[in-house]
Amino acid sequence: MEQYVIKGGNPLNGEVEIGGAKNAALAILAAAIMTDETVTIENLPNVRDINVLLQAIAEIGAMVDRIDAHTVKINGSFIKDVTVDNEFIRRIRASYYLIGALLGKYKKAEVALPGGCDIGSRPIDLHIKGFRAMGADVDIAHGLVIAEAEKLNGTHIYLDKVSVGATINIMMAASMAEGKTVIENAAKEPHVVDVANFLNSMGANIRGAGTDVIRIVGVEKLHKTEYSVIPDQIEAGTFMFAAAAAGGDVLVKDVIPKHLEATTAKLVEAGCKVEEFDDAVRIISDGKLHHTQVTTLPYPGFPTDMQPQMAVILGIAEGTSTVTESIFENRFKYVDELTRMGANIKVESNIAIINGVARYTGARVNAPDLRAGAALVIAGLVAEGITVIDDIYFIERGYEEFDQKLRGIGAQIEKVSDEKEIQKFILKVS
Ligand SMILES: CC(=O)N[C@H]1[C@@H](OP(=O)(O)OP(=O)(O)OC[C@H]2O[C@@H](n3ccc(=O)[nH]c3=O)[C@H](O)[C@@H]2O)O[C@H](CO)[C@@H](O)[C@@H]1O
Ligand SMILES: C=C(OP(=O)(O)O)C(=O)O
Repeated sequence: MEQYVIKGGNPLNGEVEIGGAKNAALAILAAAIMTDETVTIENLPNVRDINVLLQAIAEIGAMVDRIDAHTVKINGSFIKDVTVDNEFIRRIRASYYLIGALLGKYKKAEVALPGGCDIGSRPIDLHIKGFRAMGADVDIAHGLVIAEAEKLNGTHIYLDKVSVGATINIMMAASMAEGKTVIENAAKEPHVVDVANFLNSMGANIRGAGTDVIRIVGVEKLHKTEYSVIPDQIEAGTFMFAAAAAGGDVLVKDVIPKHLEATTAKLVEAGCKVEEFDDAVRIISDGKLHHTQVTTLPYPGFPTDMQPQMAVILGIAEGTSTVTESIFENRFKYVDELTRMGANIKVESNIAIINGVARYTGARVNAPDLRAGAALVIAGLVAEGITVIDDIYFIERGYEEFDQKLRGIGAQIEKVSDEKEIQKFILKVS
């Protein structure tokens, strides 16, 4: 098992390049199997979830040709099996996109119930409601979602809750249904738009992605395309928050600043300076942060995937802040770990009440999930002394070369795999 070991206290300065969005790329990879022609996808993040999904796609027979770390060619014409199940696929969330993709193309899918971060109960009832409304029989048995239809019909679907996964999944299946599907109360996240753009580049007919109402006219066939995934707004936001907490001056490159507006707004409220360029944002912080209030909401609101990182910076801001989590009921699991580092946070229902402390102190902590793990890294970067973070495989689900990118802007962080290496790092930095 690997750990990150961090010596806190260095300001962050310099430039960091952001990769492709994990949550867009996962859906795009699944959608790529919907044509029998070869699809080329660029700007893939080289992270664990992507590799798990690519392996599952290869296992059902598709050609998966990894051109380099960030480019893949996929050809779905060789698929001979619509059953997707292995021990790794069960642990990721985005496996559910293979239901929409296979059902749309082959009218049949048997896919392991999805996993993902343990941040709440995470049902997929809205996905199932959508597939059923299109005429599919959907059953859950032996840990698999089994969906089948003689044909899929366009339909009108109202999502009771704004769901990124259900919006994208229904959009995929509807792309190859007969007739027109309307999704109301659709999610508007940038990755919903990116997946719609990708499907349209394969010949789908999707209008309205990025608004509350998406209209899809099904087509018989999709064709080859070459597509580049949008930048990862959550990776970008994480580096912005790291710079805010540690202090310094960091240019976060290869981003779409519009996607970062909610994050930027909160950083400015907390006392940082943020400059926007065409495809970069510069964050300047003296490390002296103010209290504020944050509520997570669907896009364009403040992203739930940035909530733990936000709480970490408010933990060392002057005064009392509140963070309200309105999407997932169990996304404060990092609070106990942060408390070990000196934070003063009380969680009441879905609200964290944060009394800012003067400093964090290094400790040995566990990454409870992906974003919480990244948030604990930020805490380690500003803490006095040494922080060791266990279970970093969660972090590696979604951040490519996190330690290397942080070192590039001045952090003292290393990935280690045993106690000896931890001691070696401590000797080196003391
Ligand atoms: C792989 C991926 O892209 N994961 C992202 C995706 O997760 P995911 O697709 O799981 O999140 P959703 O947007 O679907 O979930 C939003 C809310 O709707 C609820 N819900 C969802 C579906 C459903 O059928 N029934 C239901 O009740 C969920 O429990 C949650 O309370 O969007 C989340 C919200 O931006 C992000 O935190 C995750 O990083
Ligand atoms: C929660 C996340 O991922 P997943 O939905 O795959 O668990 C995330 O990306 O922050």
